[in-house]
Amino acid sequence: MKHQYKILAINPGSTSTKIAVYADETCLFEETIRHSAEELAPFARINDQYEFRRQLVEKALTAHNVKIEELSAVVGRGGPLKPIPSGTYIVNDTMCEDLRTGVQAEHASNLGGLIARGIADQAGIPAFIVDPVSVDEFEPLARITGIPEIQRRSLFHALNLKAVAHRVACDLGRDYHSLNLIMVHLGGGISVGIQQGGRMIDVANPNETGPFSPERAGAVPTGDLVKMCYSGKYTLEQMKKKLVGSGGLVAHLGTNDGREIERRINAGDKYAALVYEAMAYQVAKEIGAMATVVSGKVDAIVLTGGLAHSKLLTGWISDRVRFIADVLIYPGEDELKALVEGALRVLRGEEEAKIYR
Ligand SMILES: Nc1ncnc2c1ncn2[C@@H]1O[C@H](COP(=O)(O)OP(=O)(O)O)[C@@H](O)[C@H]1O
Ligand SMILES: CCCC(=O)OP(=O)(O)O
Repeated sequence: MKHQYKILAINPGSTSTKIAVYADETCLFEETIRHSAEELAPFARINDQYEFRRQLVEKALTAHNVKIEELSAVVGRGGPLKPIPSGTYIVNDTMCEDLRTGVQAEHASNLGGLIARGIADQAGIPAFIVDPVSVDEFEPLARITGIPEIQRRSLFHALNLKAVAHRVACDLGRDYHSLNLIMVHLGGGISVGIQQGGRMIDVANPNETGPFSPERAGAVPTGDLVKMCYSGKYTLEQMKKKLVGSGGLVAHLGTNDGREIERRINAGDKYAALVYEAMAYQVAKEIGAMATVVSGKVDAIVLTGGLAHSKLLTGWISDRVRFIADVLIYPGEDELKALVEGALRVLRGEEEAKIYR
């Protein structure tokens, strides 16, 4: 009989900590532990929430009758670490230090690796992270901009896009490393990237460029942006919020919810229809740009993330890009499952765990 692995996966977000325990690919339970603003208020820094969240995770394990000693490994979502290649990484001391200090940014996901290590150490089992947002597999060509002091950066929805790319390879019966895939995560932020031979060699960072999205501005005309910055009307924090958090659909329509926007469109709201289609138009244009990176040799265009549930949006995008390659739709995202799959690849010896330096 095949060996069975029991894995705890932890995905901390700004207002919740999602956890799941899997026996191989089977989910034994999944739970979202919510944290109210009052609960989090006493913590000055995200890192200060470590003990509070770890205890809640352990309490949830006890409530589901799972003992830490039964686990084979613990896997957490990795935060914005240093730029690193895709893969499953052992949470070592160097990584813990960078997660604690927030080497690229402070983000709740930095707690994922720390809590995983804290729990794993109690049972002497490995702690992993899988494909953090700072996965960087860019070719040198992709980094250059017209301002030498500014480089294009690889930040994207790596966990979901890499997991979905593995599923696509499996569904197509192809070797993962043999495919050229345009990968698109349609969520609160939108990542559009080109994966060649298993490496995401170029990607539009959802926080800085590419299409606008439910909560983010995407690429905007730089001259007007600079004028706005120096207009004296906005603080640095306000400008940052316009780009990430309050940009895109939120700025135009006051909501980040695709379903709400489709209700308005169905009720005859013409402006909502124009803005929603403009988002699809910009996604399609970015897909076209990514096709040029591999001289048009694209095996498939893959749409995933919450907004890939929308037939309206995926229809608009597909109409414009299916001349490039078949469009495959994998709606939603399942980051807990993606974490478990990454840990399983290492535990089963299909992939070697990487060391963060
Ligand atoms: N059936 C649906 N139709 C249209 N939009 C949807 C649907 N389901 C989810 N969404 C939208 O997907 C977005 C969230 O996607 P998700 O991948 O969960 O985001 P994130 O990357 O931020 O975790 C939201 O705009 C949500 O309204
Ligand atoms: C920074 C790239 C990944 C990203 O935007 O993640 P979230 O949508 O979860 O903030």
